[in-house]
Amino acid sequence: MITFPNAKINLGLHILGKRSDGFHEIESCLYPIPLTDALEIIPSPALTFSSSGNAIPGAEADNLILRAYQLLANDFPEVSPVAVHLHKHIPIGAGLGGGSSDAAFALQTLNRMFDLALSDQKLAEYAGKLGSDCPFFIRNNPQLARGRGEMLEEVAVSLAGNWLFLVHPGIHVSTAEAYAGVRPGPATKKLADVLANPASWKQELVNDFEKSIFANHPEIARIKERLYVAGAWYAAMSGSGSAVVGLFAGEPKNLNFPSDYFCFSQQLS
Ligand SMILES: C[C@](O)(CO)[C@H](O)COP(=O)(O)OP(=O)(O)OC[C@H]1O[C@@H](n2ccc(N)nc2=O)[C@H](O)[C@@H]1O
Ligand SMILES: Nc1ncnc2c1ncn2[C@@H]1O[C@H](COP(=O)(O)OP(=O)(O)OP(=O)(O)O)[C@@H](O)[C@H]1O
Repeated sequence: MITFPNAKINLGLHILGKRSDGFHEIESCLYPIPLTDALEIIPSPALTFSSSGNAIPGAEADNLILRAYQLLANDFPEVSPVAVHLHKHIPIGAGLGGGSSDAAFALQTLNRMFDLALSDQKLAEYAGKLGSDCPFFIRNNPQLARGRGEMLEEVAVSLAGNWLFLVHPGIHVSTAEAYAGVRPGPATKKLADVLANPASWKQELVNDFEKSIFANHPEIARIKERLYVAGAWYAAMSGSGSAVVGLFAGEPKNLNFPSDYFCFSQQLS
């Protein structure tokens, strides 16, 4: 079975407090975008994993897809070995949730392949064991995320018709380090209220990671400025970075970023 796990962007991200379990209490709108990996999972005599495209750092056994497989194989004897191939296209360490999406799509594929009949709720619980962003990709529609990111609520935000321009300068930001660099505090406005008024986004829809990440990497701040100069009506870093996204009413033109930057542009539907 082949699926196409997609990336997400964060529309606003408040880091409200640090918890005793080491995670942070957050509030963010997670929004799916049509930038995808390709993931093939087929029955096989033995469990195997291969990948192509962008190199994935870390040990193969730590790949979130294999960890998703192990979670279900431990609980369900009918889960037999599979061969997995991942074509990695979503930039890694970019704040786009690519690894989390691969894991959530793997859970869904295995659920179907082995007739496990797990509900979305149950799949989201498994996803929560793999990462804070992972449960979002089970429903994969615009959602407000709270808690450490696993408490989800659908939200009526649509970017349909807009052009998305995404830039990743190749700077790998570790999520744990990004959280460690932020001093948490209360939000000045309710995220749901700001989201309801796109005209206010440029002033009020804030990603709390930007301050510290921009101070350490001024190049990322310059990308955001260039997107505004090119006519974006909203631009922000996604998640813990370093990808930056701009939203445009029409097709963005004359955005000549260096050739070693990853750029992705598409009209959203
Ligand atoms: C930045 C976001 O992408 C916003 O959507 C997410 O909060 C990150 O989610 P994620 O990549 O799935 O992160 P996880 O794999 O769960 O956690 C990685 C590390 O980030 C930190 N972390 C993550 C989520 C959270 N709410 N608070 C944290 O402090 C912790 O140090 C954790 O060890
Ligand atoms: N299938 C996978 N794809 C990408 N990275 C993976 C995968 N499985 C495990 N990882 C590990 O996860 C790390 C980063 O994952 P990911 O691409 O989700 O980061 P991110 O874009 O910063 O996401 P987030 O928005 O969740 O912070 C990598 O350094 C890699 O070691």
